[in-house]
Amino acid sequence: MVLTHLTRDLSLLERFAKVCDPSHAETGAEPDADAIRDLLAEVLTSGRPVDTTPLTDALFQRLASAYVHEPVDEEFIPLLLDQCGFAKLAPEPSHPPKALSRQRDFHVAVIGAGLSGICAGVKLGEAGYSYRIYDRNEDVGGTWLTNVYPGVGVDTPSHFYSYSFEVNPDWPEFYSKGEYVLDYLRRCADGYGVRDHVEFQTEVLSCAYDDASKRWAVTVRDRRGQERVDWADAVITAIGVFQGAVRPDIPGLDEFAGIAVHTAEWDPDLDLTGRRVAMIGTGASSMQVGPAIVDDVAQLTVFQRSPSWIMPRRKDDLTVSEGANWAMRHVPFYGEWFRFFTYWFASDGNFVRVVIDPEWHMPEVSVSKPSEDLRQWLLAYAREELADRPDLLERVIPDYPPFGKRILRDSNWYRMLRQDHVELVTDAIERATTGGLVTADGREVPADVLILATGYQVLPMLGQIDITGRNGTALTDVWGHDEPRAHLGTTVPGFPNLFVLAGPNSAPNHGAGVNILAESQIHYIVGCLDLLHERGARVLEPRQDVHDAYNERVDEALEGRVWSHPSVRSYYQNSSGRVIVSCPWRLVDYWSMLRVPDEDEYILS
Ligand SMILES: Cc1cc2nc3c(=O)[nH]c(=O)nc-3n(C[C@H](O)[C@H](O)[C@H](O)COP(=O)(O)OP(=O)(O)OC[C@H]3O[C@@H](n4cnc5c(N)ncnc54)[C@H](O)[C@@H]3O)c2cc1C
Repeated sequence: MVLTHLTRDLSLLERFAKVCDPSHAETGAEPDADAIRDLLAEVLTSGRPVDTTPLTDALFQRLASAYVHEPVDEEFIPLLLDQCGFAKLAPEPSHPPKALSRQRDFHVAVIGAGLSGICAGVKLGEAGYSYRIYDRNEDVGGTWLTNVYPGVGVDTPSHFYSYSFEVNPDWPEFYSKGEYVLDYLRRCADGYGVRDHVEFQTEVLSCAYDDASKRWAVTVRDRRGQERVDWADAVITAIGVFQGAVRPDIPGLDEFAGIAVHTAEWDPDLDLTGRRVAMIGTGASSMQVGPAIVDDVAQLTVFQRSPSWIMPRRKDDLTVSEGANWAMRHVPFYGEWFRFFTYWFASDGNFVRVVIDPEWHMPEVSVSKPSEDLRQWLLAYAREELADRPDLLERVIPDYPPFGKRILRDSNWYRMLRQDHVELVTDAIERATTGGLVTADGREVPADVLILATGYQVLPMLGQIDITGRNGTALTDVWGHDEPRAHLGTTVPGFPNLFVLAGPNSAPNHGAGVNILAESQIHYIVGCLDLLHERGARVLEPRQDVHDAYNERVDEALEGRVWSHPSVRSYYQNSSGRVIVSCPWRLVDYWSMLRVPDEDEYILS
């Protein structure tokens, strides 16, 4: 792709078609690969000028389709150019600063300095807005600062899970560990000057809209424990979806005499060597911790309530080779093209697997033919990995369709379960004792350490922050305990200039990562702020009828998605079972909705 991109010689696509054809993956298109390398080296070192002007949409589409060996439809092109890093190479920034001096007087409060809050800072700064970010932690990074359990890392491929405006050439693994994500976020916060805008160890307690001044009073408690009120013209909440550890409700847990640690509160000094460890939970964190500690511990007993679907490992070694890293750093567009490839196979291609086919003949286990094909593929992998352990196999197969809950990436989970000193227990835990756990059938499992891999609090979506809008209406009165609703997942009627990142029904649970969500929503928010300035207004809020109609569409679409399947209970749902986290549309649809705010949908004043 790079060679064709730089030379614009389309005959190369025909000549080297084999390298992109998956049917040649095994037999190898190595001779072609060598020839391409030689040609590219020639092009890059000959001293002749190469063509680095932006590709036309048509040319990009042609190259992209050749690369992934399937048609890339026209509707995806703007998203791909934006999200795969090509947009930053365009001469015009996406939001060129306009009327800078007026925007500087307009101050935005951002709550949270994780992946989303840093992105908000970068984009607000670029657009010329004044902003301050508050974070109760002592550093940037959010999730990736606080989660330090063994094996912590991404499930979304690293070469996509990053900002499109800062494509990272240095990922050590295709699914990198948390510390590298944190390093990357720190570098971005420093490189884009965001850190200077962050007030650390400062918790936002409340945000109250003042009708008279059309501003927000943001009450914070700073690092010295002092409360004060800061004023802002707009508030962006970037507090993430996960709001802290959920501890299991096990009678007697407090009496356990050993160490009980939640994965979200891990002590890096905890030494598990030779210990008997009981781990509760088999979700995303457990699946990372277990294989990371299994070789150190004397005994590992895993308590499972419900199993997860597991995506096969593509290969044992997922380290990025030195050569590939060199190419990412030095070869123009290599990183961008690789990001495109990574995104393509981890995003909307999955959507067909979450859509319920009402005619499907085996709705208890899958939701459509593509869903069943996926289920069979995942089953085949489990059978292969556990061929000699039918006892385990029958207990690790979920009874809900794939994608009902997050599909987890295999970091050697099945291989871990097969080990002699590992036991999978599916009986319910009845209570804890000073020395371990007792199951419902009265069996006592002794343990020195309990690992609580029991997940995170997702609700209420705006955490503990007390938010009041126009006329003193509390957000909790509108949303109740767990009924969050927003227009396009970000704006709420009655709460002018309040923007919720990762808000209701906006998570892309069929693919890609939170990074695309954050970037898309922030792009939209900056568009809203620009609209205010263009119209000489101070605040905007969505029309109630527009908000309601949007939410009706959300509900209608969700009825046809796997997350609403009767067999699924997940953190995507609220206490009444309504899906409140997942976005019911393809990424390309949601991304497109967020490109330009529609003035008719808002009340400006
Ligand atoms: C172990 C783990 C693995 C994950 N892997 C993936 C993955 O592979 N792909 C993916 O897409 N997502 C993944 N996620 C989800 C992940 O949380 C998001 O991708 C992303 O990091 C969220 O960033 P954020 O900035 O929105 O929220 P967070 O990272 O949660 O940051 C929120 C910040 O807000 C601050 N804050 C909250 N309330 C207040 C307050 N009242 N006052 C001041 N500060 C406040 C917090 O201190 C925190 O720093 C994973 C999550 C976990 C826990």
